[in-house]
Amino acid sequence: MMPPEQESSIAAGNVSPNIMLTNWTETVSVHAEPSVSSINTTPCSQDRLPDKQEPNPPRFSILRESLRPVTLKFEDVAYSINLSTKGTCCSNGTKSTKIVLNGVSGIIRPGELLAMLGPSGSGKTTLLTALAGRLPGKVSGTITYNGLPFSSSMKRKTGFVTQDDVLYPHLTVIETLTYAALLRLPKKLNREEKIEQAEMVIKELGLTRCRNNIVGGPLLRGVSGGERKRVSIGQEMLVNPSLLLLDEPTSGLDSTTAQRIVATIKGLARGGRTVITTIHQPSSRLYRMFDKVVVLSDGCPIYCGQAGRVMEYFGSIGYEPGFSFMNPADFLLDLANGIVPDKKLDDQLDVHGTVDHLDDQNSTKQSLISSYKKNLYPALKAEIRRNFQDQVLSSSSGALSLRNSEDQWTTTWWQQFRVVLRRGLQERKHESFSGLRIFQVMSVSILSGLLWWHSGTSHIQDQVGLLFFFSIFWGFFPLFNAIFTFPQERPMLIKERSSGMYRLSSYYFARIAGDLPMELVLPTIFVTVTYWMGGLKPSLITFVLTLLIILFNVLVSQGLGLALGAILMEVKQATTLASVTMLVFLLAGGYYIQHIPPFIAWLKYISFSHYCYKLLVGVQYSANDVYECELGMHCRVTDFPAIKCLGPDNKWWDVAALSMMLVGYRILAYVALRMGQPH
Ligand SMILES: Nc1ncnc2c1ncn2[C@@H]1O[C@H](COP(=O)(O)OP(=O)(O)OP(=O)(O)O)[C@@H](O)[C@H]1O
Repeated sequence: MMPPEQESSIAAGNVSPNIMLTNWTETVSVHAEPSVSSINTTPCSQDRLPDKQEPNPPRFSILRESLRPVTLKFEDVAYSINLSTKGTCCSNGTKSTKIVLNGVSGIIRPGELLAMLGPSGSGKTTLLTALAGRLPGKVSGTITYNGLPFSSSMKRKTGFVTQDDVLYPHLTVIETLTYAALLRLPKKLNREEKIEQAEMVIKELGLTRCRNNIVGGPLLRGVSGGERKRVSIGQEMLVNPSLLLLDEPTSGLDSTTAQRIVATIKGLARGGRTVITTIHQPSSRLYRMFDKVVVLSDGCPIYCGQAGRVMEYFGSIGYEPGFSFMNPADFLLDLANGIVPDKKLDDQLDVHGTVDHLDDQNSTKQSLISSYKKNLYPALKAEIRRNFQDQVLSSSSGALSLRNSEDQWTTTWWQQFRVVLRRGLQERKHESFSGLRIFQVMSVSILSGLLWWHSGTSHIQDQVGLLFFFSIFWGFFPLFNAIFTFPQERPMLIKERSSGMYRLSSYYFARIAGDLPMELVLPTIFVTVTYWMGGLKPSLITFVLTLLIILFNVLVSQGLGLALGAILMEVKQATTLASVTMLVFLLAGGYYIQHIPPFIAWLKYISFSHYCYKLLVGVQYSANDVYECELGMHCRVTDFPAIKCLGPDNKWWDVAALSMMLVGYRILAYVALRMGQPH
């Protein structure tokens, strides 16, 4: 537990600048005060004795120079979205525009913690995303960072903690932070220094005791919600961001944990960072930690300024809190909802529990918005403009410019590839080589081995059926595995790309390479078992060629799965399309139906299963093989109907067609990812 004096110190907003940050920054010291035993000893669980016993944690100076103070200004920010409603039986679909943000302005300097308050749906997340330079579409108004627009250099100085923790569930806390450090820290640090940095963050965020616990997720029990949130914050802290934006970092947490999180981010601000957070319903203790607040009501600002002056301001325009010890945050939320605090909410609900005074509420909101425009906006605008001029001067002298000559990427392509591959293998080994998967493949291979037990040309119908089954099964299985790849990774991909973590191509190749072990090992087991049980011609060369063809087919179908997933980015749609595709391949493949009408006979040429089947038949039978077509009569295998309908036997054309698909589907997947993801 935190000592009472520390609790009160935090509650009073007297958080030491040294909290968590002694090792993080040397360049800026804002509101410096002597250090107290602080939240960097916050336990992972409640009792974190071992960390307290550690003498002085080593000073970590690697990123000392990377913190550059950022003054963020936004003026008249507006954003709207086009909504289209679906038509119903009685009305046609309509298109309308929803204004999400309207005329929001503010200024925040290094060392300050700004909180965005407002009811649900008031536009807090949208504003935060706009300030992080991540909002798609056109944002009107001006947003500047030290007087300059958002740039890729600024992107790397910005930490963004999303409301939902986007983390790999099977990785442990230390693995998560180490991989992030390896990916995000600059080239000039060696591997050991990067790992050391991850260890520092673990200590400073009080995660030591759960460092080896898996992070977990909705379906997998891992660390607690507060710990998971700290891991998310830690990922951003690794790069020592100058601008840190957090979306609801306390949602779903108990008040003590919430307080620790806010104290953490307050400490980060005091170390010279510019910190902005959205927050839903802060307690008065939390509220006192904020330096500035922006209050939004239906996307419009009703207050922007010092947190400690809200009561004074609203009092001056005729809105007093109902009672003297009211939590300022509750007061602000009531106002943002149009509820005048001296009226009890109960009075504003009718007997049915619905709001009776919607008009009153709307007029209160309008009055607050007008008061803001009249009383606060002119001074704010003047301050923004004044600072803008100062900043243009100082940035032209080079003092605050963020446009520096840093390389665009922190690590080389190859390093990124290796880290992402290792992380992917570690994360997916639980899924790829799970007992269930092994059981699935072993049972199907043993079953097919038994069904085709020592079948030879005397049972040509069965044997050709086995080859066709191979081509379909090893198309179907990898196709459906691959479909999930990008839709499932989408949140991670968006987050990591928009934080400049890696190049898309290194991620893409690492992701594909990460799937290969499972994609290639399982069919190898399958073909080996079937061969061993006598389902294939007893010739080693036939076995090897059969295996190679199956692996080729696996890679092609995996490519199609990746492309479908990347294009649609939605598992349900992609699996539906894949099912239809595989059904077409199954029917048009030439085994079940040999007299396909000419106008759809071309379908087989787009089917990888068709080429695979043809190649398998080609290596299984030679032109001289015969089978018993009628009692006592032998015919050439090439005249067997299911083989004859396959068409001219030119294996190199089949190999060329499969090769084109192998490359083409992967290019398609890459292009779809490139076009669909933020840069
Ligand atoms: N892409 C979108 N499509 C449809 N509506 C959107 C979109 N983006 C934002 N909105 C709408 O804009 C409004 C503001 O959303 P936003 O997420 O910024 O609110 P918020 O204040 O952060 O809410 P909460 O506190 O519940 O997270 C909401 O009404 C939301 O439904």
